[in-house]
Amino acid sequence: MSELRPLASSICKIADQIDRYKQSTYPENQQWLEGGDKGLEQARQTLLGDLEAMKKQLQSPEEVLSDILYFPADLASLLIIHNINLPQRIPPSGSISYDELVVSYNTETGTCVEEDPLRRIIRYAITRGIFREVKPDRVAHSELSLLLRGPGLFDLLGVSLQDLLPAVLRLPDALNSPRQSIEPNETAFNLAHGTDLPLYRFLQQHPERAKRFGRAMSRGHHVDDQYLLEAFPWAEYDRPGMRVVDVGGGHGNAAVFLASSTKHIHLTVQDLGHIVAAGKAMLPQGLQGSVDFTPHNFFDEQPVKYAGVYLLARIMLNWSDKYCLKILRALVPALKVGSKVLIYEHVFDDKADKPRSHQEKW
Ligand SMILES: C[S@@+](CC[C@H](N)C(=O)[O-])C[C@H]1O[C@@H](n2cnc3c(N)ncnc32)[C@H](O)[C@@H]1O
Repeated sequence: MSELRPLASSICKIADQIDRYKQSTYPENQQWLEGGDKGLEQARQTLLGDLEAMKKQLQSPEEVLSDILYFPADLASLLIIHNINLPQRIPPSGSISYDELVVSYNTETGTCVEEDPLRRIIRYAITRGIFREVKPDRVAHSELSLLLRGPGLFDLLGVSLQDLLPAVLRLPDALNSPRQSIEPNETAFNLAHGTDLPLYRFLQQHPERAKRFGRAMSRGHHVDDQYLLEAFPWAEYDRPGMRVVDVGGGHGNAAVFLASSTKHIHLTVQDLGHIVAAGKAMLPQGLQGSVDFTPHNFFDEQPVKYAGVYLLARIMLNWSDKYCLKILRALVPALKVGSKVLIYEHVFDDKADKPRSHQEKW
């Protein structure tokens, strides 16, 4: 029996519900829905799940695999887009010809990139929704490419391509190494970047990369922070005098979000010195009274005693068990009865029995 029709009617029902919500709540030209109220978000996730299920029933196994296996083509066009900083070269509104693009790039960099391969690379990106061709020879921004024009997502692209991808390519070597090390300076990242320093110490030696990494992490996490808010009963802790320590809190992204979503909670963000300095400089006005920044190495004893909550958000993922234990042990002298240690991480189910939707994966 076909399972398409029940899926199709579920899709239509939810689509109607979302349309009604959009008409009543959203500005006319706003297409995206992410970040709406809880009911809408649930409907959106169900619809995305149904659409994935529908797609799976319609695609042949070969088609599914092709989608996955052609990733080098995506990667190639993203690499070029990043290398020549294409999003910045296209006006935010209006368009530019391929010819003008190439001339301005070559003049600025002293290179001799040719128009034809560049045009083909951009046209490939257009098939993925990045950029638009407005006339046969003129390119303009799409909704997606416009996002890459600002900081944050362009930084995330840079981190993915220049910091992480080289490490991913050396992962087989790291896995095949006879030493099978669990040390943070004997990883695929170290092989790829020719350094003996662990990732975060390496970044510390490369301040521009460290800043880019910080901006990329802040932008990449904004969706997750909503889950952080829902995953813990913050309301019960939202009382005068409540202190939350955000251990390894980066630029204070999660802390700023929590401080803006609660009334009384005071947050202390701890991280390496250069990171907290950057976070402090970025703290939005009006939150100075609720968020402070202190340098602290999380392998050293926790200096803030008897806080209500010690938050470890996306920290453990960087360390082997040996070091995760060290991080936890360093907290012990600071704990009082009732202190919570909140570990917030992306985790896989024990059972990977079926493909997951985006929300389920993260
Ligand atoms: C993946 S980021 C997570 C940042 C933040 N908690 C969040 O969720 O956005 C890991 C953080 O750990 C910090 N870190 C790495 N080693 C550290 C150490 N020894 N002591 C304190 N922070 C450290 C890094 O600087 C970085 O900000």
